[in-house]
Amino acid sequence: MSFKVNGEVGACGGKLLKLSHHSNVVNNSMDVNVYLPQQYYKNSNDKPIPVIYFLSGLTCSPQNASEKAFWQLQADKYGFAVVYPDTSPRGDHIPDDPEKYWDFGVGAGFYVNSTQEPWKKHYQMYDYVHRELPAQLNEYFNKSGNAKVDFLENVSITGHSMGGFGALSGYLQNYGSKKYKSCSAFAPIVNPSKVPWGEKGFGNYLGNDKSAWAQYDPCELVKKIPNRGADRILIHQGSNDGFYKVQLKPENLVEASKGTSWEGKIDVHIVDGFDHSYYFISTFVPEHAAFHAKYLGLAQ
Ligand SMILES: N[C@@H](CCC(=O)N[C@@H](CSC=O)C(=O)NCC(=O)O)C(=O)O
Repeated sequence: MSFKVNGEVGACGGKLLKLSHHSNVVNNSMDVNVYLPQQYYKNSNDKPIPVIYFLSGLTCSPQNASEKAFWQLQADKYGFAVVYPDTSPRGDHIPDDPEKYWDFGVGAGFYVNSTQEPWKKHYQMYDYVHRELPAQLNEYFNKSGNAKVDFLENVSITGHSMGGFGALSGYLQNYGSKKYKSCSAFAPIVNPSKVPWGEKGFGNYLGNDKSAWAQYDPCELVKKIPNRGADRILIHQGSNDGFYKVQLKPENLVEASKGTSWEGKIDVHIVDGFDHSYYFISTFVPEHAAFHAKYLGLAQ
């Protein structure tokens, strides 16, 4: 599998690579950005560099978070790489929201595998971000056989809004196989089955059978998947976020966890005065980086 390098930008002590590649699961070319920290270029690591996957929100391309979340400083501090996947396939041939609204279709793949026409040929974003992309990155970057970046095993996941949903859902669905060491989220959609963005996305991509929705909904997943004992999930939510009360509802996840092995292990911080933007995300990225660094063996 091969990646095309469309750009290589010096950032902090490392480099942001702007890549594209062919995805077999979404049947399309996909853009993805990868930040390789200073440790990669200094060859100073005896172990492969761990990876944090950042899943972006509605309307985003890989550029939004690369430019505005400021993960790079943290990546250099601890020594992890950051992967920024796209939020959907793109192109004139990709079916889009008939209403041409930004909360569904192109830029809004919701990180699920669609089962419905006309979406299912291309909107297979669950398999793309959790399976195919890591495997292709691993093959491409480690082809010499001497693995320098660990895209497959020592990895964590986070995301914003729709991407926060994608991170929580992917983490919990893969919890049994220990795919991700840790999960955090910024203003995530935690209960997509019960909010307008999720109802529209899931209804179109997954159809009307709500049991298909439940397999992705973090509020359903926490009831089914037992916590191993000490794992915690970190969430920040701005109090001035216009989407907080209608679309995001982080309290629903805390409520759903009550009486389960996740009770008391989902830390939702409502932070005063912050909105839904990348000003909010970038403020709390250092806290999320420190959280993941512990799970990835990069900090005490
Ligand atoms: N373009 C829309 C606003 C859409 C929006 O706020 N998108 C958020 C994610 S929302 C949940 O998934 C986002 O991250 N936007 C990109 C950015 O760089 O801020 C509008 O016009 O209102």
